[in-house]
Amino acid sequence: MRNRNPSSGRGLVFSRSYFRLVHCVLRCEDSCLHTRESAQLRVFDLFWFLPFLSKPVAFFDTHPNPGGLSSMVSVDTALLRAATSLHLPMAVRFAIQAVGGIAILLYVSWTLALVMSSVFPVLAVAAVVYSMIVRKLSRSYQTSIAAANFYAEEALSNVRFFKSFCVESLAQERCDVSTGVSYLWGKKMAIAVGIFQGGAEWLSYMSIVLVFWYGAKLLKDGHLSVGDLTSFVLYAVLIAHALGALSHQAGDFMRAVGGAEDMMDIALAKQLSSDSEENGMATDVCISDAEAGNLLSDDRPSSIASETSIPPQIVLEHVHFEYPSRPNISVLNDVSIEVQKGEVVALVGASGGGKSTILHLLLRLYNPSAGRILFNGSDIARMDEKVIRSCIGIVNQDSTILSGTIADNIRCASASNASQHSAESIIQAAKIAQIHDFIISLPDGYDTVVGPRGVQLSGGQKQRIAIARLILRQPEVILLDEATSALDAEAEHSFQEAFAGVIQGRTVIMVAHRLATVQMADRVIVMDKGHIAQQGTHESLMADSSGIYRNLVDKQTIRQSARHVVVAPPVSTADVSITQEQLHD
Ligand SMILES: Nc1ncnc2c1ncn2[C@@H]1O[C@H](COP(=O)(O)OP(=O)(O)OP(=O)(O)O)[C@@H](O)[C@H]1O
Repeated sequence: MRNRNPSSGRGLVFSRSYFRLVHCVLRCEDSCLHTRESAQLRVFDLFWFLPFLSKPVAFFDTHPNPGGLSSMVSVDTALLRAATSLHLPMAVRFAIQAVGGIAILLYVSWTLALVMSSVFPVLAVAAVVYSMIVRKLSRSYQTSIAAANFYAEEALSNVRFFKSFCVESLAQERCDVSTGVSYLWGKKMAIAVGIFQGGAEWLSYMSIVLVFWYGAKLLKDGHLSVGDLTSFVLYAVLIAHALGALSHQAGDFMRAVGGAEDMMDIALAKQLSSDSEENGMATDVCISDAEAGNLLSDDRPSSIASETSIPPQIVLEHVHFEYPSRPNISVLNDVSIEVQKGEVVALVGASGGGKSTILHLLLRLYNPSAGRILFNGSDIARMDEKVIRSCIGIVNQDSTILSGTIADNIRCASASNASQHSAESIIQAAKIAQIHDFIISLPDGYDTVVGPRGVQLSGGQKQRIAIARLILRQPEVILLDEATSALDAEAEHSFQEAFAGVIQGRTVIMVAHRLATVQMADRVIVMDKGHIAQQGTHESLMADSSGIYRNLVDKQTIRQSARHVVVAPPVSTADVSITQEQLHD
């Protein structure tokens, strides 16, 4: 046992070095914090968000809480950022403080230091148990927060619906339930955190009590001087403080890691789940350069001319399909379709018959469970999905509109060269889509902000903007999913005349319920419960008096005529629409 002379000044020298070390760590941390955080922000945004975007559509279909994903990205990213930029450096700082302090204590009096350290194993075991518990609790807590955020977001973004039906209480109830669940998890976590951190601090300060007790004994026996005991107690207080703070930071770090575990699982998961690899397919482009050139023309004219590169022939060969979220329900059953280069094909039939699903498969949002889809003879399952998608333009049923201006929305579908589109080409596309007059009637014209999901536009205006977007993109393949369903009959008729020039020489597949749209097609395919019931030209299908198509048109014509007798003057057959209920009849 070492008996230190207080006048030797060794304790003082150690104190200075020790405090200098701590000071350096603190300064380094402060000066680096800003730069480090901004760098981490960028890394996090890229690292965490991109893996989500690269997930196949099936991932979102089958995720247990798809609505909570956006909340997960924002909340969990913030948690991880705090864990690595705040809690981890602080924990390292306090650990250095504690280790440095203990080293000095060992030098001053190793027996007293050992007595003081006797509480450390208990603290370590408690920390391990706590970290296991808090990780689980934090994961559940974050999941419940994501659900609560989702319901709040849903209520706020559908405020018109809840108000129209006077069911604000329903929105309130859903939010209350989800926030109630997160409150319960939060409470459990607060209790765990409180017990551990309170206990850890108590143990740390108990070690000082032990120092006083054993130090007094050593002093009395003459093994320790008053000076050494005094400096020992000072260090012991510092170490106790460092250990208490370390337990706080370690706890917060584990909580953050636990809370972000769901997101880390997704982000770090091997990209096996990407479209191609999921199906054991090559990600490289397996079509020849010539074929790729046909599919992806880089040298597209800058104006909206009708000239295009050669459109592909599209073949579906005995295609079977079930959605990943409902693997036991067959949606497409042995579907074989051949669409020639430049042909316009309409898909009609009852709701839920699988028409939109065919478009999803052509875009490779999903892969067929059996059968093949060929573009110019090449199996698209062996092609890079980006190559396929880049030659396709689609207008969906919901006419997706992003926040931003009208011009942004028209040019956004050509991400790689969006900035290259001249104002003239955007205006020309808008004119063909017959939305130009409306746009220039607005005070800000093409710079008009449309609000989230285009809430400041009518359904028809959204559809026309989506069509202008497609026109600007100039794809070789055009997919239309009830693209003009929100237009009135007269507007649709005049639009079709203008649009006829755009689809000229492109391969077009359109899902249509309106007869006016169907009549634009060279060929009509009638879908019924996931298989092809009939196909042919409008005239040939009408000639089959017992066929589904003739039946649909007859029923529609009779019903429409009956309606006209009562409410309106007759209109041409071209303006008659096949409604969902009629198709079901
Ligand atoms: N993501 C999905 N997950 C599971 N099932 C789906 C999904 N999307 C569609 N379905 C189901 O697949 C079937 C075919 O849907 P699809 O949208 O292709 O029909 P549709 O013929 O286009 O109908 P509509 O004319 O009403 O648009 C439907 O029974 C539908 O419920």
